[in-house]
Amino acid sequence: MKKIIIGDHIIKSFGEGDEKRNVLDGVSVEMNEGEFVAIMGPSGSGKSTLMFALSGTDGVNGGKVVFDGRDLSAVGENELADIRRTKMGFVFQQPTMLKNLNILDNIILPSMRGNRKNAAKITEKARALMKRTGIAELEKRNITQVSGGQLQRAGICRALMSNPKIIFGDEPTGALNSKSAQEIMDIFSGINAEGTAVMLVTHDAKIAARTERIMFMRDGKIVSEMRLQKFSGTDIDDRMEKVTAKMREIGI
Ligand SMILES: Nc1ncnc2c1ncn2[C@@H]1O[C@H](COP(=O)(O)OP(=O)(O)OP(=O)(O)O)[C@@H](O)[C@H]1O
Repeated sequence: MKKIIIGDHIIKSFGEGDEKRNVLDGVSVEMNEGEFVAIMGPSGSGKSTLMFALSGTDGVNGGKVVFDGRDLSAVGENELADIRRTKMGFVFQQPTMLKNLNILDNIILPSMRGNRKNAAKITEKARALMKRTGIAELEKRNITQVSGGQLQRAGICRALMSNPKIIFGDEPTGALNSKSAQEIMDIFSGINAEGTAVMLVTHDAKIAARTERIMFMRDGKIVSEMRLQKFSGTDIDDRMEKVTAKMREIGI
């Protein structure tokens, strides 16, 4: 199976002198193309920092990250920006969107930069994604006129516009109620079933239980890992129980 990400003994430190601390302390992680993984761990264990390192959002102080066959520390700034724009999609807890643009325009904005001649195609693609994520009728709404779950769907549409090889989600369901969160996970499951890799940072065992591999972090290290069968859509309670049992076992 081809690897989309290889993180090799990654070190990331913050602070200077006596204050210097390795927030990622020699983390090695691999992810296959099309895989669906979650990263769990206590607050401050380094989950977001790891995701930022693996996505080239932040540089590392030691070790290396190979993304889709390219060593991210060896590519120039422009190429890194290109890789991130064309091969990666990002979804955060709260999508950052412009208040003066409607939902559709927010979704298409990043794709339109330097690409206005393809405006019709870009808009058509955005509409198809909005339909697929259940927000087709909201295109003219302002971002303050939709629910948190609807806004997150728009964020996912925006992340999917470039047909990325991977979606990175940092607590993408963290601001949603349980029902909306599971609906967002239905969307991620659908995206993943079509071959896009998905990596999520989450505190929520019910979210992680829908992935196929969970990495558990503590103090800047991956301390354990568990694999699950592909989610069939029915056995969420059993899966969640397995995840929480594992968390108890490793003391997270
Ligand atoms: N830019 C920064 N400068 C200094 N310290 C930082 C910086 N970013 C993160 N840290 C520290 O690194 C540690 C790991 O942070 P990170 O955000 O990766 O944790 P996390 O596991 O994602 O936590 P949470 O679940 O609370 O989001 C924390 O102690 C945090 O304070």
